Amino acid sequence: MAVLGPNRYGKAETRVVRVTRHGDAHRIKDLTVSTSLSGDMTEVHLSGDNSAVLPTDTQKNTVFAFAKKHGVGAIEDFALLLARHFADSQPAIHHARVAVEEHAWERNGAFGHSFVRSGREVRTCVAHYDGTRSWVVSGLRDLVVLNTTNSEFWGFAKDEYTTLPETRDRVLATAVDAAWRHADASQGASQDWDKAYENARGALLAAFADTYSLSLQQTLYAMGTRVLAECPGVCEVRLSLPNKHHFLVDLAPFGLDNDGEVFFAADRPYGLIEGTVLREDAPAAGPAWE
Ligand SMILES: O=c1[nH]c(=O)c2[nH]c(=O)[nH]c2[nH]1
Repeated sequence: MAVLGPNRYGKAETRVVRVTRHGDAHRIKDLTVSTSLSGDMTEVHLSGDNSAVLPTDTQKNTVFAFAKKHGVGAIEDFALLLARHFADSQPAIHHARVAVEEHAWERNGAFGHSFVRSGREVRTCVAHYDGTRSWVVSGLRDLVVLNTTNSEFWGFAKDEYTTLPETRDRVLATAVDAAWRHADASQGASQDWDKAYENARGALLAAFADTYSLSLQQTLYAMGTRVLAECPGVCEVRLSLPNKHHFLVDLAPFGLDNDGEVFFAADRPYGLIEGTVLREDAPAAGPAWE
């Protein structure tokens, strides 16, 4: 006998660009929004009764309508607004999850209307709302960083398949994928999300740069710890760090030495170092990471 397990449904990756016009000085917010709702959804799965289902098409339309009506400030505020709307306005919806990614643009010269897609990372957030409480995880991905020295890797376990030479000086590079959980979003407190974002981003970058690294694992822990130290509202940090290997090229066949000057930047395979750093007294995560 089968039973219906956990389920949710929504519209994934609605692409919305909101232009705000102040005379000739325009502003743009470029987002990818994914909504996901859950609640009394047994009948739609078991008998095809759609009466509890707010169509995913409506969810997409709501994203566009809210961008117009409310504007788009910090992505966390936009995500919470949508999540609260869905769970508060539909009796059958008991939980809403809204994930937002923000793609950065910069001004193209002095023109108020012209933009160039920025090489910056993608800013992310996921908000949950269950009709009473809210949870917010903020983050970023594709923050690509590289240190040309101050990185070693030696003293590792070895077996009959180990060929990796020990190194006392290597390039360390990664594309940071980080997410941090806010402790107090459950109270629904309004926050300066943009300031919190810049603090966390700055902490990640500073720790990557100024940690003398004996492994990417050690750097990961330093980065997570730094975010907790600099961001009092954050209680947990999750990091996923691909080790973007840079191999010194052997130039001896060409009669050339290579004193840390020419590297082969391999794209795969790559080491993948992942970990969580959290406060000892971090409140329970609830659905925050789902
Ligand atoms: O910082 C590193 N951590 C590892 O676990 C590892 N493994 C490896 O081959 N190179 C590295 N570098």
